[in-house]
Amino acid sequence: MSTVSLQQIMAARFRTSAHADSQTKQLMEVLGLSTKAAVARLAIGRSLSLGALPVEQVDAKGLEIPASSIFTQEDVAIWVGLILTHARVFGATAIDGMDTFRGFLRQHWHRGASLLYDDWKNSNEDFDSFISTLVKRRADLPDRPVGSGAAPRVKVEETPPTDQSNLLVRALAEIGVSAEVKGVLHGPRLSRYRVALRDVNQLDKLKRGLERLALAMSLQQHMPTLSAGDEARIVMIDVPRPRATWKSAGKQDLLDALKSVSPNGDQLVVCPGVDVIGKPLQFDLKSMPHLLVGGATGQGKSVCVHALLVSLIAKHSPASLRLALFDPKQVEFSVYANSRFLWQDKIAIGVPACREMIDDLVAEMDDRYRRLSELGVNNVGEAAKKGMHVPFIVACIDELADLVLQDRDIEQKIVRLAQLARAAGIHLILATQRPDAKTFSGLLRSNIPARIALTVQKASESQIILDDPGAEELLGAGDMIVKLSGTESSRAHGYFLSLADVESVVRK
Ligand SMILES: Nc1ncnc2c1ncn2[C@@H]1O[C@H](COP(=O)(O)OP(=O)(O)OP(=O)(O)O)[C@@H](O)[C@H]1O
Repeated sequence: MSTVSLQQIMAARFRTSAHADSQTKQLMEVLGLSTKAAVARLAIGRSLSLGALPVEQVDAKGLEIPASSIFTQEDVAIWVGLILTHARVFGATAIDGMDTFRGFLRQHWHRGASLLYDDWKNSNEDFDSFISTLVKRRADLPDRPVGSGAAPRVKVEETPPTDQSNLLVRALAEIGVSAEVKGVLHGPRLSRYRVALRDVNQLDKLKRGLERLALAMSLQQHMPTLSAGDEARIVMIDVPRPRATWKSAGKQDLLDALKSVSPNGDQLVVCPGVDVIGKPLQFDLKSMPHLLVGGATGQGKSVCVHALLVSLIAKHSPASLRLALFDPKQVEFSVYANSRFLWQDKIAIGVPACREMIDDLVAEMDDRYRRLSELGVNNVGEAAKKGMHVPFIVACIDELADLVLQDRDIEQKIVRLAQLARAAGIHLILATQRPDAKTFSGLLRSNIPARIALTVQKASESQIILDDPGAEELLGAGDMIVKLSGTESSRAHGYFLSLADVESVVRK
């Protein structure tokens, strides 16, 4: 840190992530604080009391605030000392300049805001109990001696889920539905109650009353969902639980889910997550044949895309699969740099490079079509029987909007790929954080039948992604609705992969 002085830090401005920015604003209101900086100090302090920062990408899309409102001349040296010491004890990289300092501060703010927000939720949004949680918490100070071994993982305390059957029955009675709970199954984020209705004629009342049911159960803005049961008069009610009780499926769960899939097969099996009761969800991208992943910023789209790509890499070799990665925002795919799976051995970074790679992909498709017709076959599967072996190409575009809004010509080429590329063994995964008719036009929509929606802000955005509302009521953090052609849509929770997890599979 020798190259940066306290004066430079005080003259700088800092940003947190978009996600932490919105949590900071909410915490400001809750705590009656007048500046974001006051929450930032609490959040950074909260994070500094814990061990290693998670290896995750934290964007810098929050609003910028000056250092002079976070720190004062009197305490800046203490804060900087704490941040440097934390980085020295737990950081994988050293703080060697202003950029890395900014990165560490951003990550502490991001993690701390999220933990404070969880504290608020776990205090049932009650001001007094929230404050007493903050006051009473014993700092979980790092117990690792300076300079020893690998960074410890942050211990996430999981609260076991509680059975809310009695509350549910009372809440049902309040909306005029008389019922009995026959069983409960706690999934990763929701608890599934098997409920017997005394009178089937009350089903419509229950369907109409879900919002009031949420209110009666104090679920805040999160809605329970209803599905058909396995017997007469039985319905399933999935009730969202507080975040402290969630269990995330991770890399090992993803790899376990893929165990039944044969390697280098004639399939492109991808696993986005687990369903409401924790069962792995998987599908063959080859038969979809293209997929859109949409959701508001910070809701888990990138993590989801990584899970899809990791699924593919785990079951293929570079001889059977190549990834054409398009990164117009220049941030998302660096972990795949130098991977043997890259199509053309590079990632297309920035709009001009993406434009060029789209052209190359269209040329590759046309070339494959020419070779198919020479062999007198219709697709690469049949061609393989006649000795023409080509790898699948999965083209993944990180931010569709950044490409199509820049250049309508690119959109036409993507549409052409979506219409024709399947037979040539080329499949698309398109991601967008701006689900609207301008970026995901009717023509493109009709050719991208598989959809994954992460949390969005408005029902109209859910409608664009899924052709249905619902994604506006998801829980964030990788919560998703998966809609595949010809099947009912299903709720799932994404695998939570760190960049280190992704890297360990990519480097195989
Ligand atoms: N499956 C998951 N389980 C738990 N938390 C998750 C999961 N997926 C994402 N998150 C949380 O949400 C944060 C944002 O995820 P991610 O970076 O994938 O969002 P994004 O939608 O791609 O954001 P952006 O559009 O800004 O790039 C992560 O840092 C993590 O804290």
